[in-house]
Amino acid sequence: MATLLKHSAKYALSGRLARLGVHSRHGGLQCLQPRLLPHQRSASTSSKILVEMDDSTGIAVLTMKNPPVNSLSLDFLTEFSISLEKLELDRGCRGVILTSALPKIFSAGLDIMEMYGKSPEHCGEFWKAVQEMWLRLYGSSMITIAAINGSSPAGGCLMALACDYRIMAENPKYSIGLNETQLGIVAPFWFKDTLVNTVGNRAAELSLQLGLLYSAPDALRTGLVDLLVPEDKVLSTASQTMTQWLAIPGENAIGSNPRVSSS
Ligand SMILES: CCCCC/C=C\C/C=C\CCC/C=C/C(=O)SCCNC(=O)CCNC(=O)[C@H](O)C(C)(C)COP(=O)(O)OP(=O)(O)OC[C@H]1O[C@@H](n2cnc3c(N)ncnc32)[C@H](O)[C@@H]1OP(=O)(O)O
Repeated sequence: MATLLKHSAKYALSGRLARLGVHSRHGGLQCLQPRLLPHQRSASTSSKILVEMDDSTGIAVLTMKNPPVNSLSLDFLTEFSISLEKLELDRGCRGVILTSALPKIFSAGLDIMEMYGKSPEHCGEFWKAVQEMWLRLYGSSMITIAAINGSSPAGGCLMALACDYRIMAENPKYSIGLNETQLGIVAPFWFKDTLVNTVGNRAAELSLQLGLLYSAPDALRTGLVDLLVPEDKVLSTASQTMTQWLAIPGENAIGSNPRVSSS
């Protein structure tokens, strides 16, 4: 269902993404190298996002660098969506690893200052940017892996949930979850749907109603993340996992998902 929704988002909700989806980027078996060789790398950077592309593997690492906590401000979200759109347009790019440059934090979620004392126009623009981020990530035709190297509450958790696979640092101090209820807000339905599609109905009900933030081990038990690894192995494991996913021929890494074929 998650993948079905990904495709719905891609084909129904965004015309530009729908056009992009016509082209398969998952064709053919390839022997991919997990390590980036200097001469095969290209990097582009905006003030809040670093994108490093390895042309030999088709894997890009998108690193969030918006200190102090990678909060999702309007500027950040705009840069994020532009960066992802550029990768989507790059037919050589087949997989994106999303991670953080900041110690201890993946993303603190929506920037609280964007929602306080702002004009209705600004709030509308901000909210649209939040939705655009989710649509681009969840509807991406690339394989997306979240390399969660720190805490990730609320909107930060949504970002990770919108990826195909989640690898988290096994540091018990890090937490992740859609904890909006604890903040006095109700998580929007598409936050809820993204969570349900990942952990199932009952776990999502408990998680949302109680506004649970899970430690890394609890996040693994609940299915909120797929794998825990030592902190210094998060990125290399993401790279190896991506290589495995990209070795699946055709679009089968997406299309053979049992949740799709049973729908
Ligand atoms: C009017 C609405 C607009 C339209 C929208 C319409 C509808 C919206 C309806 C619903 C929206 C629901 C969806 C909401 C999703 C969200 O994501 S809401 C945001 C939730 N996030 C949080 O509450 C995170 C709070 N932060 C923390 O838990 C911690 O800061 C931490 C991320 C775990 C990091 O802890 P630590 O390392 O100890 O760092 P500090 O707490 O000291 O923080 C450092 C500085 O960073 C600032 N900060 C933290 N989080 C945010 C944030 N989310 N936005 C902006 N700024 C943040 C913090 O204030 C510190 O700043 P100073 O150093 O004090 O200046």
